[in-house]
Amino acid sequence: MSFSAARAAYQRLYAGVPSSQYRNTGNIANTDQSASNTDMLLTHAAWNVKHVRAMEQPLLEAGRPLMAQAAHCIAQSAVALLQSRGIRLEQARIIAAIGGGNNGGDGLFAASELRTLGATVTLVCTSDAPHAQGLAAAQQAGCDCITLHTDQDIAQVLTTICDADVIIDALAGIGIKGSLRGVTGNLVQQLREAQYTAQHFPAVLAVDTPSGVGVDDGSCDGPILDATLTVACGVLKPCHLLPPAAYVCGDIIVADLDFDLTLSDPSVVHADLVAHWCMSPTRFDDSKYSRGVAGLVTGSVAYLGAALLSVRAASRAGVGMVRYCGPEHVRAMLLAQVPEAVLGSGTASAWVVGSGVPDSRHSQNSVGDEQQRQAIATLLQEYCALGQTDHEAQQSHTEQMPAEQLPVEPSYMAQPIRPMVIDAGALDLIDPHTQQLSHTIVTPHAAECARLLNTLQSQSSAQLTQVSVHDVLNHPVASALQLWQTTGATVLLKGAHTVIVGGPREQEPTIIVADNACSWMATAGSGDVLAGLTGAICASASEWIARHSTPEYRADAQYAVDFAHLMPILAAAGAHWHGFAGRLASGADRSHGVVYPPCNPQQPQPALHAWLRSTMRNTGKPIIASDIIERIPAAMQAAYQTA
Ligand SMILES: NC(=O)C1=CN([C@@H]2O[C@H](COP(=O)(O)OP(=O)(O)OC[C@H]3O[C@@H](n4cnc5c(N)ncnc54)[C@H](O)[C@@H]3O)[C@@H](O)[C@H]2O)[C@@H](O)CC1
Ligand SMILES: Nc1ncnc2c1ncn2[C@@H]1O[C@H](COP(=O)(O)OP(=O)(O)O)[C@@H](O)[C@H]1O
Repeated sequence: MSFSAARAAYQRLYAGVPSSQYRNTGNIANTDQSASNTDMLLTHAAWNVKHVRAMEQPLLEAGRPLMAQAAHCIAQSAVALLQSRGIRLEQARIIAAIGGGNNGGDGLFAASELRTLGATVTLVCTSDAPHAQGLAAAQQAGCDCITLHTDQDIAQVLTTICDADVIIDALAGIGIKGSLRGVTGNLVQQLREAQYTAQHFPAVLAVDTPSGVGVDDGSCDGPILDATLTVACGVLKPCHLLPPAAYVCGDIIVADLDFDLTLSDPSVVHADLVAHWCMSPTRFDDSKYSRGVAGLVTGSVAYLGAALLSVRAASRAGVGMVRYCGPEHVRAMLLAQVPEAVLGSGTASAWVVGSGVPDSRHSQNSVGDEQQRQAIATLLQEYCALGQTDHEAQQSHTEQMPAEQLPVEPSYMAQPIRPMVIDAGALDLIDPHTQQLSHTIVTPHAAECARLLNTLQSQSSAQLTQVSVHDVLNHPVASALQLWQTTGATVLLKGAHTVIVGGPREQEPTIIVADNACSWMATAGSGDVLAGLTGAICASASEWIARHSTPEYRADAQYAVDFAHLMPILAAAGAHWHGFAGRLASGADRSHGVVYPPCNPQQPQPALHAWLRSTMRNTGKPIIASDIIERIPAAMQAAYQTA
């Protein structure tokens, strides 16, 4: 990802204001510090395989015993895992499943250490030529060794493996090509069946990655064992953060091998690392306009609740004003519930469109609903006209709707850039031919993403293969990247882990994962809340930047590029605080994928087993979308305090 470019852009956009002028002095001053903080990066950023190899190289050339250090962390983690389950080392039965590469080497040295500490360790090798020194060390320590060649061999050891306390999965790591094949694939396939059906199945400790995951894209296309714990060697890889692979990593410990993290930008980052960048500070001399106005064209006669939810969420998220445009009937209801909302067309610092507006398939041809769709279509066209220098093009775009019916005052569409969140029923109004959406965030769930990709591609090119919901769920990053490429919009692909892809199309994409939601948040209206919240974050940021950047900078092409870099960060903040607010409302702990502080091979972590013991996590209580809204202020307050 263009992490450095995004950070530089953020700094330029937020530059130039003396800290004495705003109250929350933390956020800008701490940005560099928190981003360069090694532990924060080790637990919140991931690097592609080619970057990992480049980081390993200088250390290997300097003679650093990386494999021995990684193996020590793996062995210590296995000890902690056993302790957390109340199993004494001398009684522990460990299976080390060993492949033919260095990943197997890590597993063999870890097996050797565990055997020396007193555990019973059996090596199950799927290669005739496992790491030679590792094998020698493990056998010398007293590990038994079985090599598998055929399905019959697998059948003979299956019960022994399933009866063990821990399986160390060291079959393949970052050197994997495709999904698991041959005897390795068959072994994992059979173990996976047992993992899903047997009453007892061992805890699984994955070495570096659960064998079989797509390391760089987080795909899970073949057989893979669900890990209880994954020890990532050196740094996190994208598969540790990206769905669906992140769902099979269990909890994660990074074995800190002293990689130089400055050698390359991370490929994927966690939303926690960047969300606080765009917390616009409050100023003592703020007015309701300077804090940002969120404009919403949401809800419809058919889906009235979405208007209420999106407006209520936006008005809880720190803006100075919320403006609502929509059918008469909806406005009346809204006013009764949110008297703070201002009704009717006017100016806004950012727009949210489409939540609860029927798409073309569900539109009942009610006058109000059609008006909503037309207003959004016009707003989108206005946006595109922004990117054009030709005044006539701008004129022709606004001709479609009488000015008094436009939700936005046309003059206000001029610079500075105003971001827009395009949700639900507005997604099918996007026209990839005419629209430059680099300052918008589209927020599809998997089904909407598949539909949108199919529509946009059928309109634009020779692409013929239909994308299914299943395709998007299995390859969310690839799908989001495709949507970003096609539209130029920042893509916020909703799910248990929400994936954000964005940034200027000519550059490396910025890829961010927000994973702090809890599954109680999969509830009707939750997405409307997210849209309102994200729009409000955009409004505050946009107003702050507009007020603190010079007119010369705003007229500069660099400003538009910088803003495009900021869009995925704004989207990440929305998803991150949405998840946080939902978890506060539910009381749920993070269910899985907790990344623990890095494990330094020189100083093994005594507290690790205590953390692991907390696998009995609070699953929280059921919530409704309104509960998320109530906790938005608390989530934002916590974020301000820790920034
Ligand atoms: N270079 C080093 O000294 C370090 C290496 N480390 C470990 O080394 C690993 C990378 O090692 P390698 O590059 O040797 O690669 P791996 O060991 O990850 O993978 C290569 C092995 O997997 C098999 N394999 C590949 N694709 C397969 C498929 N689709 N189905 C079945 N088998 C398949 C290959 O035949 C080979 O045996 C890392 O993941 C990490 O565990 C870490 O310990 C850090 C230090
Ligand atoms: N299993 C899950 N765990 C956590 N969050 C989830 C899960 N499934 C969905 N979500 C979140 O819930 C929200 C649902 O949005 P959406 O499907 O648009 O709902 P609606 O249209 O009813 O408002 C999204 O923010 C999504 O990321």
